[in-house]
Amino acid sequence: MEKVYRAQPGDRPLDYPSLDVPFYKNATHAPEAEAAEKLASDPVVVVAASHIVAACGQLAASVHRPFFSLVEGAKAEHVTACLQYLEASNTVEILRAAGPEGMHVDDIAHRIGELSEANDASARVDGSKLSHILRLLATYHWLREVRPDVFANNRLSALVDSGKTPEELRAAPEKKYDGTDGLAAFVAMCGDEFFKSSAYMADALLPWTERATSLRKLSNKDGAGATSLTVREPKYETPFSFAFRTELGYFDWMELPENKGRLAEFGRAMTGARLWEVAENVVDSAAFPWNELPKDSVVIDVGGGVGSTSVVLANAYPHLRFVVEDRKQVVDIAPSIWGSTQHAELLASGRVSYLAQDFFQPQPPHIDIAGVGTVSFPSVYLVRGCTHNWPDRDVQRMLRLLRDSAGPTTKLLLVEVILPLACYDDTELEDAGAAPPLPGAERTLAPAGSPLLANLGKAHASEYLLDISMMAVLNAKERTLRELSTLALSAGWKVSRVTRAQGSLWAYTTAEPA
Ligand SMILES: C[S@@+](CC[C@H](N)C(=O)[O-])C[C@H]1O[C@@H](n2cnc3c(N)ncnc32)[C@H](O)[C@@H]1O
Repeated sequence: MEKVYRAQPGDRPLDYPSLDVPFYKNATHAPEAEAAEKLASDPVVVVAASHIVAACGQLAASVHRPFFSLVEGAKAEHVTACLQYLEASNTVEILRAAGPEGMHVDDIAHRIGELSEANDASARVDGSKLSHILRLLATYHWLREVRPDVFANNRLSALVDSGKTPEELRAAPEKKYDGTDGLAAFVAMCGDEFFKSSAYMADALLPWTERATSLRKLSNKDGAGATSLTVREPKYETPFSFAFRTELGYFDWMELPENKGRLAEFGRAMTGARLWEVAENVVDSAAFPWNELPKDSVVIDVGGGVGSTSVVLANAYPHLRFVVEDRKQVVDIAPSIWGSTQHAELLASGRVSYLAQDFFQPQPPHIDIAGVGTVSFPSVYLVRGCTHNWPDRDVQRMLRLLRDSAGPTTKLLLVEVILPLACYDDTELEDAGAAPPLPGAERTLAPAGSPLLANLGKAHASEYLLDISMMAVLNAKERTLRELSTLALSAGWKVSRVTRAQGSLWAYTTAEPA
């Protein structure tokens, strides 16, 4: 990292951004601060950083007194809860306005009450409690305690900043997430649906245990308002349904009128989730040899949302045609998302078009492409971010329907996290249809001869956390390469190649008709 930073031209050597200094996304920064932040995404820096994080995590686990590690793990929920509080109370925006000197907890508490919608006695915040919440966060480097009971933002808390001023938040609290990068909404969503669902994981997955049984009885009484034990026991199939006392799936539940705010927040939070893997990475010809596809080849972007991936690809590869398929309510509004200027030529020429198509229904028998004519099957089915949020049986159905309408040369490109094992992977995938060695499949992410965990442990913890979120809320999962290959094979697709973007667990997995 030092080599990369020192190699930059300029009078003074650049330094890696300091943890103590907030980098607000919508602020104007000194050119050096801008350059230093940008360099943090340099591939060499990213790889070095992941080795450092993996090593620090492993060292902490090695030398910390095991009982303290146990308490930290068993009580980790408090970090989530305090982060949720930090966001919900608008403390980050209040501290941004206070500047680097920070603000005393009593003043922060007063400001929180002032910004509240209620703005009456019910919105009074107890500064003596607030100081403890902020101190836990400061202990985890989420803030700084600059003097006793005086707190200031740092590089991490600045991530949760909505960019709105306290005055804007007071005037229009419902607009907090509008026009933001979605990270504040992401924290709000994680602290609510995901956090609460996770709390019920053991109860939902081990339903015969005494605690789970007694909980179901309690929730039966509460939920149905009945006291008789003859009332039907509710069918809670996921930790989420247990937590929210609903038999609806997550997305159906979100459509309830009382969840209007949550649904809007979800949309914003998904913008934040973009930081896991930007759509632009798909352009790399190492991810998929787009440049080798013949002119006017058709790519179907299955569950393509508003077409964020297709427009990036269409701009990079003008010889290709893209059809974005999604639910009717999404494709109906998709073109308007881009306004009248963004990607206007792509949409007007039909190089990118939209089709309302349920991915659990058969594909249309042929595709009409403006200026090209009727095509019986596409060159590529691109499926990005659409398998990790469905259980195996649904993904199998989705991929089988694509296989049924694929031609002999059609490729399937799955863009999803592929979870490495936490040990050296010495398995082969022949039984999952892939002849060894599968191009691009790695056995470890750790540098040769290093004692680090094969998946770089803490460096990639965020994707393993996402995996359990999928399980808790949607009965779904992030998959290992073996799981994804086996699932694809069960739907008639044979995995032939896999690549990763550097420093990311997102993978580009190509499969061909088996
Ligand atoms: C996580 S998003 C991924 C969007 C896009 N592929 C991307 O990478 O940004 C999942 C997409 O699946 C779509 N979807 C959900 N159920 C669907 C269905 N039954 N048929 C078609 N699309 C569906 C959603 O509307 C959403 O756009």
